[in-house]
Amino acid sequence: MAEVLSPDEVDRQLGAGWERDDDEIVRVYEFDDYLDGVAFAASVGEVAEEEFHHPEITIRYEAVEVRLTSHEEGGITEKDLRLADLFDDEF
Ligand SMILES: C[C@H](O)[C@H](O)[C@H]1CNC2=NC(N)=NC(=O)C2=N1
Repeated sequence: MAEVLSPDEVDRQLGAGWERDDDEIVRVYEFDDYLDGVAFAASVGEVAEEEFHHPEITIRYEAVEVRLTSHEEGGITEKDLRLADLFDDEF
């Protein structure tokens, strides 16, 4: 089981556009077109299923919010940081 990272460690490793929110990391991706956001959310879902580590995805008009935490571990782990990088590659 991955270890829960300290807030400072998370902040040190967070990629651009990501923020720590309590025991989650979050990024809001913005789009010019609603359906581009829908397609992005689907690609995030594909990556999550491949990695078997699943975010909370909220699709809004021209924006998609992605939240990650490691439920089993009860906090933010390297798995969340790695998935964040993989999701950024889809953007
Ligand atoms: C049984 C448990 O739900 C699974 O092992 C996986 C599924 N996807 C998951 N996703 C996330 N974000 N955290 C988990 O702990 C997790 N666990």
